[in-house]
Amino acid sequence: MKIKNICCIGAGYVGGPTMAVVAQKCPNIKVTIVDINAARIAAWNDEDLNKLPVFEPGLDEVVKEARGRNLFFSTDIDKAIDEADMIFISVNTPTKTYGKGKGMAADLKYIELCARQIAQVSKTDKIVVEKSTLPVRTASAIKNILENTGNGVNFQILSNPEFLAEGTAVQDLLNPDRVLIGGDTTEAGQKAIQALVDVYANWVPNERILTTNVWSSELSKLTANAFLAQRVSSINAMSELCEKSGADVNEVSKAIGMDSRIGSKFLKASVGFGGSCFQKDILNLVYIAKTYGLTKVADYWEQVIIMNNHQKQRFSDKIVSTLFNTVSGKKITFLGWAFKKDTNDTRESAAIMVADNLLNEQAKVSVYDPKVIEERMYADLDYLNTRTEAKNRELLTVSQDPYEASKDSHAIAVLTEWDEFKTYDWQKIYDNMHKPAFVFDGRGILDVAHLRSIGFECYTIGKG
Ligand SMILES: NC(=O)C1=CN([C@@H]2O[C@H](COP(=O)(O)OP(=O)(O)OC[C@H]3O[C@@H](n4cnc5c(N)ncnc54)[C@H](O)[C@@H]3O)[C@@H](O)[C@H]2O)C=CC1
Ligand SMILES: O=C(O)[C@H]1O[C@H](OP(=O)(O)OP(=O)(O)OC[C@H]2O[C@@H](n3ccc(=O)[nH]c3=O)[C@H](O)[C@@H]2O)[C@H](O)[C@@H](O)[C@@H]1O
Repeated sequence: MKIKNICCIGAGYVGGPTMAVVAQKCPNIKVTIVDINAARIAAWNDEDLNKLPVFEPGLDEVVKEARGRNLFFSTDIDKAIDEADMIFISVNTPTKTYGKGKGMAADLKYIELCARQIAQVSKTDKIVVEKSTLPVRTASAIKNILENTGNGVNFQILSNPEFLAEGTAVQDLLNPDRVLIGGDTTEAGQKAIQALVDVYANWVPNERILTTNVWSSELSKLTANAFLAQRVSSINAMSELCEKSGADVNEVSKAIGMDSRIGSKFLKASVGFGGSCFQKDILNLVYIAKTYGLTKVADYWEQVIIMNNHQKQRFSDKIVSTLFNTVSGKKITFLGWAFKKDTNDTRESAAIMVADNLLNEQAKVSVYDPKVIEERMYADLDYLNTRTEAKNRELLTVSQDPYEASKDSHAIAVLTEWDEFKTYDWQKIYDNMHKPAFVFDGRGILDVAHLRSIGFECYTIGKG
């Protein structure tokens, strides 16, 4: 079966870039990305490519090439479903905030709505692809809905989790370590798998396209994120020990990373991992383990989150204790709000918790981030419900310029590893600050020797 028409439900950080690359690499397939969020779709259709709702290096070029040719963004979900022979579900699957599994389980209401809409609209056979990250065995729930509410149409369900990382999404999509496709072991299931393999084979070498059963595919996605996050928590745990013992976490990372069994990636100590997925997916894994009665397995993975929260907390504690145990009324400048560099995404960013802690101590926080807009920062803080919205706006200010943001402040805290922070005129920043002037480098990116020579007092995560 040759796929001619793809619909993707969900025009977010995954659906947008992923399908833009599919469209770029498969000019003979019509790709339509749909979303209920009309503003988001309008932004994807904006003539001005700087206004795309997702900032990713290189994405504007991909969209420019394919949009209007075989890539379309629309709010007409029914039409796109009706016309498609393959439908990707790429909607959000956040942690549940209510009811059973609150704070742990994945909220599957958006997934279910998609399944019901597909069932209702479809008049011809479809392959439905889970692109969202889902708990293991979700495919059976989707199948159940499709088969019991549909009009006698045949559906095949595949799992095709996405492994892109934000900030490098386009590169990751163009050159993936692997593409994972899980499907039924039946003949029809195998045909569906092959149809999706053929789509990717337009640009991904065959040996990197891995096919498995559905459950292995679903669980592999959660496992991959759990392992990656575990590495960050492991090195962050060591960073605290380094600070106490006089070791340097960068030297430790290098020393262990040269062991080919360990490998060098994902060993950068930080103020704590953020992003929409690591925490949510591990909590989901913990919840799944608990529902199977596997409490030791659940406890093991939960430690990764506990360590991460500790790392964020101890960073803000360090700021307070260093500033003579009080930050009340003091201006503290944040460089960075995004959860990592090269993205405008702030979901679960360490900056949010660190800011919240400092505001609780009555600090005045001033933030500069090259890509995150002011409204987003306030929305992140308001969501915590720690204080009134008016108070958040009074205590936290946002600046478009790093020098203005740091003027008259007592301390600078680096929360995101944006490259431009390394290129600043740090003498100028120092001259305009209160003394002693402190720098807290939560990302280990600044040249501490240079900063000290200017007169800064410096703290870097993981350095004794
Ligand atoms: N953000 C990332 O880097 C990665 C995310 N994932 C997974 O991909 C999934 C999507 O994540 P993001 O793209 O980051 O989320 P997102 O929140 O950026 O985008 C999801 C979109 O789905 C839309 N949507 C929700 N329900 C809908 C419905 N019934 N009909 C039409 N549109 C609907 C929302 O309006 C939103 O625009 C999640 O399961 C996530 O775990 C997987 C790999 C990487
Ligand atoms: O499922 C997902 O959403 C995605 O989650 C992560 O991607 P992402 O969260 O976009 O970004 P990462 O590069 O993994 O960084 C996550 C967080 O860990 C932090 N990190 C990462 C690596 C490291 O060595 N140290 C460290 O603190 C980053 O600063 C960031 O806050 C995974 O890397 C992707 O494979 C996966 O598809």
